[in-house]
Amino acid sequence: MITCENLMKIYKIDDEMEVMALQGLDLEVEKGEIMGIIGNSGSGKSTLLNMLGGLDRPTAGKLTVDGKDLLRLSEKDLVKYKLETVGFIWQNNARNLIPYLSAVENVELPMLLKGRHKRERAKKLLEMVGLNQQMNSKLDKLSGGEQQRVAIAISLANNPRLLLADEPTGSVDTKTANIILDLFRKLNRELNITIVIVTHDTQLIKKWIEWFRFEMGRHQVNF
Ligand SMILES: Nc1ncnc2c1ncn2[C@@H]1O[C@H](COP(=O)(O)OP(=O)(O)OP(=O)(O)O)[C@@H](O)[C@H]1O
Repeated sequence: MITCENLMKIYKIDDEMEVMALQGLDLEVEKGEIMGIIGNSGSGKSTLLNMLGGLDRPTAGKLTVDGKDLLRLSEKDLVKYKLETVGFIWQNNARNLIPYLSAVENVELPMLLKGRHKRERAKKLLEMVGLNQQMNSKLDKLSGGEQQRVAIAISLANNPRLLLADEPTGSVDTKTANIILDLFRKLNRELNITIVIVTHDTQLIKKWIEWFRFEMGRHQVNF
């Protein structure tokens, strides 16, 4: 699904200053795999996700995702790629949701913008993330973990083949973090979505190790 070879990202701050955020990264992620990337603050995790999601371009190297060469895609094709291939989940998604709309209206919104009325699909996605009871609740009445699950439902709206999660459990308690992780595993299994999660959360890492022990034969979980 993903091949990075000697991937580099240099941010130019001004005429004299630049930051080398990715320094020749090699990475392979198979289709249907869950890849966990762990690293210190400032080690380039978010930069990598931004490259994988087509939000920013690498400076040099090779990056192909789902057969597409992301260094060479035209701007138009990059927009298409972002809409059709990837879904994003951030640490604090609540700020991207609309507090005075219900959960189901929030999930429906991105699909309406594409000119398709998709209330039924929005409901199905909320069922999938376990929010059957909260569909009609206003966003600001939901807990942080439930809001995060609404964001995950939205990220699935366009049937992405790749889900990119940047510290997805960073702003929730351990119990909610476990629910969110179990949800990722369910999405991976049932929809065969490839998932890349970046974190420095040690609880999350412990959970990955549990998965690894139980599912060694089925999934490849990388550390
Ligand atoms: N838009 C930018 N312009 C300039 N420098 C940047 C930019 N984005 C990131 N950087 C720098 O690139 C390096 C990697 O940052 P990045 O955010 O990818 O790290 P990270 O591993 O995700 O960190 P954290 O865990 O703290 O979120 C850092 O030194 C950061 O200051």
